[in-house]
Amino acid sequence: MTPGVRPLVAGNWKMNGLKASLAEIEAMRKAVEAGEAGAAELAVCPPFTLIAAAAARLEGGPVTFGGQDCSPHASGAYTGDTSAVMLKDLGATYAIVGHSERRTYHRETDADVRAKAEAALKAGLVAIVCVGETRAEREAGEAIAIVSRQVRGSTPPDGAPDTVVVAYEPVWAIGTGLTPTAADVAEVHKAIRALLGEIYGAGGATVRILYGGSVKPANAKELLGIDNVDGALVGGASLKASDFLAIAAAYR
Ligand SMILES: O=C(CO)COP(=O)(O)O
Repeated sequence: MTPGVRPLVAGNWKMNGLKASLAEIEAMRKAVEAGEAGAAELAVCPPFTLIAAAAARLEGGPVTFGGQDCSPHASGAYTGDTSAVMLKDLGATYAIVGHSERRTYHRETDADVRAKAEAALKAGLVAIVCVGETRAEREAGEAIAIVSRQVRGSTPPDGAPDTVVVAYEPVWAIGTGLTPTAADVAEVHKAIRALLGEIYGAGGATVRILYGGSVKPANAKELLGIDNVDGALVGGASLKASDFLAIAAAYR
């Protein structure tokens, strides 16, 4: 936790969720409105097909939402892409950019991710910039170097503390049930904090740095209590309101 920073627990549904899943989003809103969710901000990032319907269910309430990616362009002939402007038009707060699944399966580079983050900011969204090392990189002792390169290369230099979130997601911890030790998380988050100070000056002290990778109700309290961990980016456990809320309860 970082003093003075409101934590963010964000759910990344990835390519999961059909219309019936909107009931989970309604349940999240109800629980937060009933004061059952604790102090953190809750955000949900459903697949693009559900965002408009999710927006209608979340309108005027305390649960925020976003997209899992955005185009670096505002509009135009980019078949299949979705722009940050379009997300903003639906009332979104966030765009996740540079998730490792996009870096891997869509070969997104740091420069691509930065262009998307800049488009998000320009549209008035907050960019959640994802970084994280692979297992081989960690075993080679390169985790800090890789994450530092990604933070330097992917964050928008014109960002401000409230328009950028960094999510540290070790690739080997995503969907595997494995998590780094608390000491390893603390080391990486401390390094990211120092870099954010270099990039954003004093404002870097209050940029939210999330941890992601196999966050579950059972490990949330330990992971979210680590210095410089200001919330979580949750995959699988964000699909069910009960699990997601149990994770957010770490901040009660
Ligand atoms: O990639 C993630 C969130 O963006 C983490 O996914 P899991 O929580 O399913 O490990």
